[in-house]
Amino acid sequence: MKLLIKGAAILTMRHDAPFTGDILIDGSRIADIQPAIRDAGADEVIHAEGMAAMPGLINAHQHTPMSLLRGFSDDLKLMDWLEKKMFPAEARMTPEDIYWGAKLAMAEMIRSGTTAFADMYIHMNEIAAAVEETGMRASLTRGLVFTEDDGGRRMAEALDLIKRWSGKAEGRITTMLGPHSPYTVPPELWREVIRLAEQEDIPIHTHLAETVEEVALIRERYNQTPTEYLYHLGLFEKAHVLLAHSVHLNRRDIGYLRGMRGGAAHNPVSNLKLGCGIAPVSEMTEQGIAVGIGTDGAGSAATLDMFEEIRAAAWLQKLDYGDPAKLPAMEALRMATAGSASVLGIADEVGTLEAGKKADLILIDLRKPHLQPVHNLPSLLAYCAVGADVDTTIVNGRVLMRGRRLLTIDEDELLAQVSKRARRIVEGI
Ligand SMILES: N[C@@H](CCSC[C@H]1O[C@@H](n2cnc3c(=O)[nH]cnc32)[C@H](O)[C@@H]1O)C(=O)O
Ligand SMILES: [Zn+2]
Repeated sequence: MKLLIKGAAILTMRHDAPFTGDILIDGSRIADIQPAIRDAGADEVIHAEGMAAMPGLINAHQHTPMSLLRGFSDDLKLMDWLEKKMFPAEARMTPEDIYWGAKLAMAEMIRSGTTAFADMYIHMNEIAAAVEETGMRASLTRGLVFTEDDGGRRMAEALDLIKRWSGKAEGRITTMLGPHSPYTVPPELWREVIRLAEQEDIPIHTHLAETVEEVALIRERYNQTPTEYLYHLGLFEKAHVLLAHSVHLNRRDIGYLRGMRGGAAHNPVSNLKLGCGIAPVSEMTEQGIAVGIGTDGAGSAATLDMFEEIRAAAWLQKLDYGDPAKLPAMEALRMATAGSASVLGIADEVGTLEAGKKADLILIDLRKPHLQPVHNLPSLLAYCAVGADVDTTIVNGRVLMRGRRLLTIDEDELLAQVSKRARRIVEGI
């Protein structure tokens, strides 16, 4: 199957300058990108004049089924929100709830131009099945909270996910191990997970230094910063690591991360909304540490719109430094694409538009008052566009949304399932 996209304003993210041209997709990969591709023998042509083409956005940190908990308990401190609201609600979720919650998140992501995401949650078989059906790309992790002895059940589920789903769904699914955080996993279990990750070469997805309360707690328990603590456990030396949040890192902490495989997933809207702080993303990138962008679950963030997240990331750095030159448009867009791809460990395959890479890309309709005139395409995409401007979403060469119509998800059925289930889950909490 050959698909030809014609006449788009293309931002490859490999080069800074956009150009008008064509993209030829052959099967799951980009076959060619040129100002004009002639006689490609395409089975299908998308006329994209007036649209921008860019790599699909990659949401580097998510808890997809938490979309069922959107708006249920806002304006609380993180620890209260987690322990009093989220954990009890999660304990009530059935595998079917998880499936529909994950699908709700995927519908929203496809609609707002996200093509891949990193997910940490429970009942991962159901999430994997939803990924297989919706056609998205995902890095899946069974979150491991070890606050009680569960006889090894969580760990067994984590390993089962990896064995069963790694490389599946035409290679769209990858997996990681998910020790939840420095404060929910005791040191002996951290050591066990790190040993396993090193032995089997499995990446690790965790939360790091999200709040000042976490920093105080780890100081009290281990007399270290959260980053120092994980560093001394050998984490950054022994595994590829995805570090969600990474807000409270001092200069020494950043030094511990230098040379790490993986990187940080910046979640600016969630950090703003929970009042957590501003992650030192400019300092991390200056030290050569990869930084991607994520939304976190819709329970703590509000939406899964990565365009809002890109904007928030840029604005926070400018505000933090009192300098509008910090995190310019192109760098913010790169963070949400190639940066996230590095953090997920899939940068060889996605994150830029290049011949030979997987065809994960989006078309954004620029023929709108808030996206005209086109003086500077990166500026428009980083500072003016919203998810609803995405016209077409393509993953692995397959069109998942065209003309804002979802092609792999029955939205009527989805919304009916969601409202019924969401009400039951939160009743009385
Ligand atoms: N509680 C589960 C395992 C954890 S899955 C991942 C967890 O991350 C939680 N989570 C979501 N957002 C955040 C955040 O911003 N910081 C810390 N944890 C979060 C989420 O509520 C979920 O419980 C069990 O009993 O096995
Ligand atoms: Zn999270």
